[in-house]
Amino acid sequence: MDVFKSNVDVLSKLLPPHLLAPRVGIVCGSGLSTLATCMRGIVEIPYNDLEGFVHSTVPGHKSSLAFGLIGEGEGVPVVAMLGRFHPYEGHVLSSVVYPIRLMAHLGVKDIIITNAAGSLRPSIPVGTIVVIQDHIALPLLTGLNPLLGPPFSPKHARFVPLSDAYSRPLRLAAFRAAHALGLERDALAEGTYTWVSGPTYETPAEGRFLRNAGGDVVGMSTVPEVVAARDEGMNVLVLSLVTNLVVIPDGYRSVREEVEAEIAGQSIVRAPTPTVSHEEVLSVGKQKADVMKSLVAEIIGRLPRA
Ligand SMILES: O=P(O)(O)O[C@@H]1C[C@H](O)[C@@H](CO)O1
Ligand SMILES: Nc1nc2[nH]cnc2c(=O)[nH]1
Repeated sequence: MDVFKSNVDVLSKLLPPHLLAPRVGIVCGSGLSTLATCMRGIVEIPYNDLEGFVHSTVPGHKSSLAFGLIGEGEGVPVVAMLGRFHPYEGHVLSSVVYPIRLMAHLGVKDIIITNAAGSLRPSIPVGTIVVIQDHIALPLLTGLNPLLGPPFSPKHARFVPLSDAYSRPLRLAAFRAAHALGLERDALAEGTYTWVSGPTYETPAEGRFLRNAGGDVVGMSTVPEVVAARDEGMNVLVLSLVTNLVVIPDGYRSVREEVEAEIAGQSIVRAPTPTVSHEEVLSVGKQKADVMKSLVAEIIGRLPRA
């Protein structure tokens, strides 16, 4: 299609032939751009040099595509997005998913999408890598869907099922890879990703709502990419790194009680409600980058070679 032609021309000039047709795609989440260092013979191309690419404005996201090889022998050609686009940055959904469509056009069959996420459950602590098996996407259900409008091309479907969006073979590969690497059982969990638009983090009531709805982790990205990848027929694996616990106290602290205690001459000392910050998110990303990197490399090394 025309929307890819100028980028294919640019890439053909900059990449050696063996990297021009990547088989696997990676999307690096917040603080996880170093994932791509598991590739060898890397060629990095800034988004500025590519048409249709916007700029990532979020700290912890670079703005380039990296091409390289992973695995023994000839290796598997891989393309990684070092930095993604979020709707909350003001980008339209067609821009958010354009790189995924370009990956499909170049030949990517399997895509590993990573993100930083908040945990909705104390049983999924900070540092856990959650293999996503399903999602709940309020924005998709209420009209923020990258497939709104005419199908991307006459070859694309009008209606796209998502009941099997998260590839079972790739999820199995993730757990097999973790075992092969000797990771502890608790290092990985399985769960449902809830997508919110952000950029606000959840209120306690929203956290409870998402947990009660069946969510395990919550984040501000990934789902539009999953939808586009499924529209393109790719096999999708999503790995969420838990960077913080979503603040969900059991109930609201009663300020009436506090005032009544004050009047009765008693004092109640209460700790302030904790808050989440992007710095915290990035710092956990940094601490866990090596484990994520080994896991992604091991999964890709285990994929059947075409
Ligand atoms: O791009 P991801 O989903 O990894 O980044 C998460 C969601 C927000 O962009 C940011 C919030 O700290 O981290
Ligand atoms: N919505 C949301 N996104 C996140 N990304 C990383 N942590 C969080 C979180 O707590 N909430």
